[in-house]
Amino acid sequence: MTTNWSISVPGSTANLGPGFDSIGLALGLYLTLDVTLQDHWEFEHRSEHLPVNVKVEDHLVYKVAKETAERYKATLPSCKVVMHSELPLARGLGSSASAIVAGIELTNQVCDLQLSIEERCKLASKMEGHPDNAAASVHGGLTIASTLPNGQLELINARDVDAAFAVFIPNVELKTEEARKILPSNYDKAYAVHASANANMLTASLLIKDYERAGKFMEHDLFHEPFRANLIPNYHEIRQTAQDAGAFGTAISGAGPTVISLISKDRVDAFVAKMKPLFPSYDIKAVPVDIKGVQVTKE
Ligand SMILES: Nc1ncnc2c1ncn2[C@@H]1O[C@H](COP(=O)(O)OP(=O)(O)OP(=O)(O)O)[C@@H](O)[C@H]1O
Ligand SMILES: N[C@@H](CCO)C(=O)O
Repeated sequence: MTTNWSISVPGSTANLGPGFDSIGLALGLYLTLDVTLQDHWEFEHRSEHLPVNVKVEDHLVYKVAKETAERYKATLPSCKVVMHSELPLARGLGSSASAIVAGIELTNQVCDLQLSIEERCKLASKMEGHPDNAAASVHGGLTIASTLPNGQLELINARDVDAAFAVFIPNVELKTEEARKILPSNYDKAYAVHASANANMLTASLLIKDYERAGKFMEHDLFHEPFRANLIPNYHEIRQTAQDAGAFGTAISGAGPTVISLISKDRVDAFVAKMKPLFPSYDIKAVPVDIKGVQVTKE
């Protein structure tokens, strides 16, 4: 019988500008969990990018695992969970969504629930509150999702993204909760129609791989970026400098404060080399698109 599982979950970027709470893209930066059955719960964090001094009962992975077991009327056995993360916390790279996806997968494996990918995605999106980061972490690639009035999550998953991305990660945190509080609760009709049209053009451009046009619409969000710009250090400077250096477009990654540029694959390394000395306090790197989503290996 299997008693060891290794769970790997990609981080993600959400929105890509106007795809607010709907578009996600899985990135090749990972949260990994090595799970072993034992007689009590224990979390061991082997990375600086994980919360410190968290009691088991307050640990997001444990809370999600327990809630998942309760939902499917399963008994969750005690586990030792060794965690590594390449996803800095509260930076807009989907750390909490990856932890939610990992917690669901942990229970799926140790309780042998055999949940379908659709069920895991729906549950993760519900727990996260929106289906952008969570859907990308489950499926990999580009995800475009929305919920029908009956609660059904509908999703389109495109894995053949033929462009590159570079992230500018600042050395400051921004809690998603804070970055959501600042948004208006209502939008004027004409404004909302324009915002929605921009999102449609972003989505269509991504799906037909017209990345130059996708980049233009990444920079024309009306749903959240105008209200969050002041929370993002060097927002305008990075966008302009990135554009001058050949990026198709630059947007806030999720709720920020990281920003992400879309650029052609053949230019991304030179782009990163050019940006590093201009924004020395940032961790700037090319990040591959993950196309596998959550993965499990058993021993
Ligand atoms: N890898 C993780 N393991 C355990 N808990 C996590 C992990 N990532 C995030 N959390 C918890 O989730 C909560 C929200 O985290 P955080 O602020 O990083 O997420 P977020 O605001 O959704 O941002 P982002 O999506 O940018 O990572 C915090 O309580 C944090 O401790
Ligand atoms: N779509 C979300 C992503 C962060 O969870 C937002 O922009 O607030």
